[in-house]
Amino acid sequence: MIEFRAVSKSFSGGAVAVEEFSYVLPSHRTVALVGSSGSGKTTLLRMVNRMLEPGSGTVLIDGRDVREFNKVALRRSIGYVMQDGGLLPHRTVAENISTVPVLNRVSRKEARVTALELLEQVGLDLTLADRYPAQLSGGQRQRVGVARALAADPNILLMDEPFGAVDPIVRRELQNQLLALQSRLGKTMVFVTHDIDEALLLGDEVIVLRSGGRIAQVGPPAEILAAPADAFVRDFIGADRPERVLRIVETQGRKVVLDQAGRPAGVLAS
Ligand SMILES: Nc1ncnc2c1ncn2[C@@H]1O[C@H](COP(=O)(O)OP(=O)(O)OP(=O)(O)O)[C@@H](O)[C@H]1O
Repeated sequence: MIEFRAVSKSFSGGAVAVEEFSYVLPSHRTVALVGSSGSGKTTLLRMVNRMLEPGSGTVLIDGRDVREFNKVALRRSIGYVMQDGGLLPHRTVAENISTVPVLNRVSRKEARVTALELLEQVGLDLTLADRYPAQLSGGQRQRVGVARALAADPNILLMDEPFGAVDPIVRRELQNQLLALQSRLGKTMVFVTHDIDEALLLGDEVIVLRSGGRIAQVGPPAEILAAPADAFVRDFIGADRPERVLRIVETQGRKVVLDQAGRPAGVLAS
């Protein structure tokens, strides 16, 4: 469980990036933080693993203030995937995936075995293990980024626009694979995106942010789609857009959620 308690953060010379953000993110679930550019998503994410410290307020993991943890140990214990994959260019794929385990004193041999297993889990061919990041496609790099984040078997996975830089078809593949992976692994995942469809697809809960990290609405995807809190959310989700990942139809007095292929994904509680 990750808890934000009245967290604020300003940067010198800038506006307030996050203002009094409070929310409890449940364990073993995916929470998607969605908002337009500059709404404070990355700032919130980075306060979880102490890449940034709040100006005021507290971030807690399982009830413990993150400031009580050793910063380096905390960062290593949390998986983090960045938009560009964040791979080290002069290390091979297997070495990149093994980085944190080796820092944690796992033997190189053992770390390589785990790296190969992870390559398989993220759907990559094992022959890629000894390539360098520049020899991979964008989508492959992102998969390696996910494998690397999983290498130390973290409970928490922070994902910052991980699929932002790949084309829509590959992006969809990566999203589906992440869904499959998450249904097996059940990590506590925070997924940052500015793409509402991605947030609705991946999030068990979606937090729609206005600027300053202020919460416009929070809830399961179907609820946000069915009842946008206000004009801002309505506009953000493109409520009137015909083609979207999830949509709602009324049938026999019930509100049924359909996925993109028109298959029922659930019924809304009335
Ligand atoms: N290191 C920094 N120094 C100064 N201002 C910053 C810094 N980092 C972020 N900001 C500002 O804080 C605000 C929130 O930024 P943040 O990166 O958290 O937003 P975001 O929602 O993740 O945006 P994006 O989708 O563009 O990544 C923005 O106004 C940004 O310019």
